[in-house]
Amino acid sequence: MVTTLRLEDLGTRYGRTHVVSGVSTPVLTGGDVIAVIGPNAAGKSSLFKRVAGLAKGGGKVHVETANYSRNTICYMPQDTGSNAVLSVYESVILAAKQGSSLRVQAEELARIDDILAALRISDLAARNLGELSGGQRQLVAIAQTLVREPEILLMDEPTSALDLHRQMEVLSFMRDIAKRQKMIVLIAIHDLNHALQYCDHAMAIRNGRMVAFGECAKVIDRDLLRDVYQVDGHVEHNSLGHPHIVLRGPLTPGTVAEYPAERIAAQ
Ligand SMILES: Nc1ncnc2c1ncn2[C@@H]1O[C@H](COP(=O)(O)OP(=O)(O)OP(=O)(O)O)[C@@H](O)[C@H]1O
Repeated sequence: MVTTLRLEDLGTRYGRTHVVSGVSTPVLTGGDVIAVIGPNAAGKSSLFKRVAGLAKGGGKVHVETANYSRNTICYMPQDTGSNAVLSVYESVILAAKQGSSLRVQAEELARIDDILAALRISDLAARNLGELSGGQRQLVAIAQTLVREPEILLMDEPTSALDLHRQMEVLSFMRDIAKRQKMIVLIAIHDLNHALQYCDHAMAIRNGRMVAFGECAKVIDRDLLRDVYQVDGHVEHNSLGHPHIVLRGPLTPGTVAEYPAERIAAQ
């Protein structure tokens, strides 16, 4: 059975301030990679926390899966705190064993080795977490999330600390693994060109509301750049035939029209 996810009228708040409201999606299916885009403070992380059950709020998260467990939905936070006392390998084993017996099977070690190798961080296995660079820590956090074998993975800016080569490598790896393991992967991401290149769908959030959902190339356009990101730009096809954003500059805040209501209604 292929896992599905559907959000219905989802919301969350901090105190009395609603930071996410009325987010509803079509049915998302295993294998789908969805870019969750929008400006700073739009509500992307808060939405992820609500979906993962880490924040309370209205609405429903509908999940269909053959085997619901505590690892069905995994959230990889933006700031991955690290326990400096552990080695990389120990921290990944602990992540894999979350909520289950601490006895480690040979096949689990093999799986951990495979994931470290795929992320090209096997050489870090014996190093202490406290002595890693920011990018290395981010790669370890990705490994810690993947060893739990989630069916629905919510990744909060997973490539923000990585160099260009690593960003592309990780996004391409996530895309492959989503397709192979029929995992639903939602990635909060600020690089819209990477969203266009690696994601199937895009969900645009502004002021806590979903203002667009659809194929990346349909959602990420001049209107979205202007009304959601407040920048002047458009999408061209580059020499490789891929859609690519060309930016002229930021627009003056307050001069921008609302994102067209008919587009929101059409989602
Ligand atoms: N723990 C908290 N207590 C109170 N307000 C919070 C808390 N966490 C987030 N917020 C507020 O909720 C709103 C949405 O924040 P959120 O982190 O979800 O945005 P985001 O889209 O992920 O932003 P960014 O792209 O900057 O990471 C912001 O106004 C933020 O200040």
